[in-house]
Amino acid sequence: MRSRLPFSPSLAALLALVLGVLISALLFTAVRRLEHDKVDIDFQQQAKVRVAAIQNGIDNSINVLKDVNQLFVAFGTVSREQFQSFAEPLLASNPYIQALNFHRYISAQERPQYEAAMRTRFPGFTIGDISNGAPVPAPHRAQYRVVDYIEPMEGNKAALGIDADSYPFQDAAMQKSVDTGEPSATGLLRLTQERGTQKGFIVLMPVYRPGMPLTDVAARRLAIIGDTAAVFRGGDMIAKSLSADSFMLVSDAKLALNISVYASDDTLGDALIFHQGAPLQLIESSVGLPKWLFYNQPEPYQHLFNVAGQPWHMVVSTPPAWFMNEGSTALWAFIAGLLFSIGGAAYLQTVVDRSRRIQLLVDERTVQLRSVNEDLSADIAARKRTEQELQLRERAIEASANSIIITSAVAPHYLIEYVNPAFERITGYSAEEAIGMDLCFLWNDDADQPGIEEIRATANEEREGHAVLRNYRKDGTLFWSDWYIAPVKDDKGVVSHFIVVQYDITATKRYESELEFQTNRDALTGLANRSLLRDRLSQAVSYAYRYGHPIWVLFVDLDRFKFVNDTLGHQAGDILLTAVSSRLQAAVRDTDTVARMGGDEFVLILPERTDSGLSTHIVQRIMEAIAQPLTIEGHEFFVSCSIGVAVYPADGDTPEELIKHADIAMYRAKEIGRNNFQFYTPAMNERALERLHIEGDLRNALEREEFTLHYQPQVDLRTGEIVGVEALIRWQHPELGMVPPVRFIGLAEENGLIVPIGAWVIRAACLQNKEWQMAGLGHLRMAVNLSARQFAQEDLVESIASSLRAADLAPEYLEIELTESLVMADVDRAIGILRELKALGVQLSIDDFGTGYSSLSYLKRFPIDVLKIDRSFVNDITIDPDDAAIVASIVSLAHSLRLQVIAEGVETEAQLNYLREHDCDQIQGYFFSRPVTAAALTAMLEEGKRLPIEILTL
Ligand SMILES: Nc1nc2c(ncn2[C@@H]2O[C@@H]3COP(=O)(O)O[C@H]4[C@@H](O)[C@H](n5cnc6c(=O)[nH]c(N)nc65)O[C@@H]4COP(=O)(O)O[C@H]3[C@H]2O)c(=O)[nH]1
Repeated sequence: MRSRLPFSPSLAALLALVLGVLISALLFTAVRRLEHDKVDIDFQQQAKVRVAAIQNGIDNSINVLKDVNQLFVAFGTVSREQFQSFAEPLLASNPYIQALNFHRYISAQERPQYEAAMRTRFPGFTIGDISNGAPVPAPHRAQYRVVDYIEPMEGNKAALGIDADSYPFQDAAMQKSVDTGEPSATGLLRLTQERGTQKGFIVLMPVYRPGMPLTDVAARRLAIIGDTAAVFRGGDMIAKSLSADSFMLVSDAKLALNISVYASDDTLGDALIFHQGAPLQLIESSVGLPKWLFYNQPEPYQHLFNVAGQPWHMVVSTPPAWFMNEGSTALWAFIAGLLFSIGGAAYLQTVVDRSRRIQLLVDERTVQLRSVNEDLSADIAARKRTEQELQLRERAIEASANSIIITSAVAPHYLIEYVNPAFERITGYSAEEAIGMDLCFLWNDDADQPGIEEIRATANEEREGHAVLRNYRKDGTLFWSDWYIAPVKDDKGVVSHFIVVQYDITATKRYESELEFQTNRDALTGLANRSLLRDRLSQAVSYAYRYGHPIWVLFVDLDRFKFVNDTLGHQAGDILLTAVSSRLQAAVRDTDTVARMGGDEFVLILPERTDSGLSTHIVQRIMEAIAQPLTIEGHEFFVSCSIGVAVYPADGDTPEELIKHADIAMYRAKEIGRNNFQFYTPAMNERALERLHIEGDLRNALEREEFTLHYQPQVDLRTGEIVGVEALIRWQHPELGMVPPVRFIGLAEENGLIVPIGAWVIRAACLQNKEWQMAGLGHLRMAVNLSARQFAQEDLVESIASSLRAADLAPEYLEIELTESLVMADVDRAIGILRELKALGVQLSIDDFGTGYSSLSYLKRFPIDVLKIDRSFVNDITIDPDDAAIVASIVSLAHSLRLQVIAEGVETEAQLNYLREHDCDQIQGYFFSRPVTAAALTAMLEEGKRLPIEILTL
């Protein structure tokens, strides 16, 4: 809605109004000035007319006087009648003259005669004076200037016979006139004939005796006989002068003039001779405005003029008149200007209002336009955005790595209308080939997929759906894809199309199966891992429980696997494990489970068979399969295994329990000698528990000083004497009694306690050896076992050196025994440590030598002194020709390397003999002595125990 403007005067209108008022005022002023100037000019003109009239009257009068005087000059003697007849017409034409006189000088002598003569005409005549304005007989004086003739007589008769000199001013005027010969006026005086209040004056002109010279003042004074005079009643004379001019009368009608005439050069009241009109009234200007603005009053006209030698002053003024009296032109001009200004301002206001309204309208329209423009811009931007979004979506669809299909929503075929480049890339079908096809073409003949039903249902029900499908490329190869199908609605909400996004999940499927494999399978052998084993065993237990069948769980651990692994490296170990796995699988049925627990441990689940029951033959067969010779990197190995068997339900009814019990049984099998099997018995469990118990106590054993050392002598086969001892640790357990090292060394290795325990052994062995030396029992070589953990110890050399220092034992009496597998694990590092030890001065020996044949080649690199042939070889040298050959070749090789050879575990004389025959240097074993306490060995040394000489000489 258009807003209505509130009235607010515009600046332009206000300015116009103010300007208009100012111009009107100026106009008024100008007109007033003109009016006033006109009045002034009129006034001046009229004033001048009056001055001229008065001047004219006076001039005329003086001329009349001069004419009368000329009469006397011309005739010399003028009779009264002549005078009368001459004056009469003159007076008629100059009414402003009161009288024309002839004054005659009469001496005192002539007076009586004169008076007498005059009385003839004028009875009672006497020369008189004016006293207090009234005639009185003149006193005697030498000369009289008597008013002799006077015309007209009427009205003036009172002055006849008066001595003119008795009038004031007469003397001076007369004297001046006599001296100059010119008319001379008196000052104002009261005329004798005056009956009113008017003042009069007299103009005198001398009459000289005819014929007398008048060349200078003296001559003139001598020639004087009288004078002619014109008598004026001042007011009448001026009034008549003024009224004689007709023009003046016309002008009078316009202006009221105040006329004052002064017989003086100033304007004193005494000199006022004539006044007409109101007294002079000058108005003051008000509020700083000039008075002429509102009043017509020209400045009074002043005129100074000369009347027969007397200065006269005339002032003409006019009373102030309100300007409207003269006319309203200025006012009308002002009003017209004002009206014009108001009109102009109003017009301007209207124009301004209009332009404001227009501006307002323009602003409103601009705002509307802007808003429309913004809407339009927003609309365009939105369209552009939509367009860009559409383009983006199109490009996104085109660029999508996933296959996208758009099909028609028309059943039953839902023909393809669009496929993106990814579809072409993935399927091998071009867009031209795919468009117009039924979606089914991607499934080939593989229509028996649950996902296809879901896709069909999705399309029929026009809803979103998802399915995993097997698809086939143009070349027939399979690929898996995840289908997401969604209906696309048109503007009316009707489903017009379907969009199908296919995620190629072939790789994911592959990963899944790989993951599944990794999760459940052993990476090396492909056998079931622990987790799958547990599942399978659970299933087997459930099944067995349901049908009342037993299950055998076999825990298989390879003997000497560590040796292979450590000597030949992990790769060889892996080959061995893979081979064993295959053999295990081959040894059982497909339905049986073979799992790898890690390392060289395997678990087999053997459910009862339907055709035949479970028997130890199966276990035997497994062991035989494993025991088959195996060639790795050109070396033939004989691998054996130890097997523990747990039976469901007798030995447990959970997978964990069964595996644990099989494991315990396997330990037992190992304990009683490798390469056999044991069935689990509850007693085994107790032993296992005992191991746990031992492990707990082992932590405190060192502190509690429960360890002790036993010493087994080493005997020289040439001399039969004890040349060294091997320190073997024993644990005096407070409850279990003497615990052999096989029961705790392994545990100490596992938990790291072997390091402080080993250090204690070295220290104690050194001290003991020193003690024997000090006791004079010979300088024996003290052999000490070093575990793998100790060997890995950073400060091993320093630790041994400190033990030697502590015992003050020469280093050559200490022998460090290292196992073959220990030094072979990292040959280079081992060589470094061995060299350091060698530098220390201790003896070095390789224990258990022979369990890894291939290590022979390294021997020459090791700075060792002694080789100890493993008991297992010695054990069978008399019955196994292979072992005998091995031992013989070890001795030979060692000697070729300048090493001494000690055979361990010599129990029989036959063994001894064989060794002696094959140049073995020393033996150690039960044949000569079991490991014994320090005291026992001391006694042995003291008594000089040795091999019987006959044995040595046989
Ligand atoms: N059947 C039979 N056995 C014989 C015969 N002669 C000696 N033996 C036994 O063979 C073992 C020799 O020690 P080993 O091979 O180093 O084998 C040792 C060694 O590896 C380890 N061991 C013992 N004491 C220590 C020790 O202080 N430190 C470390 N690291 N290991 C030790 O424990 C293993 C077993 O020690 P022991 O039970 O004392 O068993 C000893 C000894 O009693 C024999 O004629 N017949």
